[in-house]
Amino acid sequence: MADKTIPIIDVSNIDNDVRSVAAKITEACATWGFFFIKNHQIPHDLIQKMFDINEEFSALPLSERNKHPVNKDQVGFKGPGDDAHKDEKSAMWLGGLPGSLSGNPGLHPSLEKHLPAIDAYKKACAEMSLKLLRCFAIFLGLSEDFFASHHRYESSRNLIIMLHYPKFDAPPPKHSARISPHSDGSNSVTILFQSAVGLEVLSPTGEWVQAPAPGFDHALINIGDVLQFWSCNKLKSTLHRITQDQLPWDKERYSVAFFCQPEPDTKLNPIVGDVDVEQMAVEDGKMFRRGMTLTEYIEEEMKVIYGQDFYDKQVQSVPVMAATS
Ligand SMILES: O=C(O)CCC(=O)C(=O)O
Ligand SMILES: [Fe+2]
Repeated sequence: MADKTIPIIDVSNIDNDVRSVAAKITEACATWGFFFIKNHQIPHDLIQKMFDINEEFSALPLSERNKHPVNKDQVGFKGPGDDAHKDEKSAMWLGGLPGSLSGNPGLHPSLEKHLPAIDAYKKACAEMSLKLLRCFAIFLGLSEDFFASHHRYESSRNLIIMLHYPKFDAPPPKHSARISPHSDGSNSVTILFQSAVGLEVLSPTGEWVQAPAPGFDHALINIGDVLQFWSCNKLKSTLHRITQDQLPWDKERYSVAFFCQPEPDTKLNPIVGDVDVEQMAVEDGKMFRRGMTLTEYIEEEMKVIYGQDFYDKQVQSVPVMAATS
């Protein structure tokens, strides 16, 4: 496998021969932590709809989008420069249990009408993720259901983030990254679609490699910190970034990321051996403790991204409700 090319894996057999797909994915997980899948099962019209919603929402004035900031339910907006790194991107977070977004204070009212499409997209991505999680379990010698049983759809607070990298009329005063180098945190699997290139991935040999943006036929998959921890580093959570060189200030870009999260009360423990927890302090001081729940980890992660006082500042968030339909 070439060191400078993100692997592409055909998953068309995933339903009838999961073991053969697991065998193909194995190397990509242990080396890159990033790979494209083709013949994924996420319908193109749903992906397109998410990009349409992203564009429509991003066209609203910033002052309007700012009225519903991100909250601890992982729902709401963060504009350019609002995170700890001052990244030149905006992000609309659509987290929570299936069916729970309606009426959340973080949800801009213009998005209410799109909730059926957003929920359908979340479900399609979750189903694909669960199939990949089966492959990972097989790779690690666990029972096929090991991860899937901790990611039951109705009980998991999966997260979609609609990202917009706006173009500017003039160089922004603080010439920050579009997205600073990071690994994905509280999730097991990320599924990404992009409107244009810009993303770079740290290769197994330590070079930044541009990820192609091959369209909706290929989904870009990467592993999150949680799964790296769980798998004792056997599945890699890899750094990625978007610099001003890759995406200059006069170019815009959209992407839609789905973050498949374990169920909130899942206890995170190394499962196939052990890890040095101190050494697992991944980027930005994100820290695992043996036995901590996913909810506890997310709380720490949100403080790292949005500041120590993130939780204290929260007025009141709606209770997270299970899907009723
Ligand atoms: O927009 C992209 O291509 C990457 C987004 C990303 O890495 C993230 O949201 O964690
Ligand atoms: Fe990321």
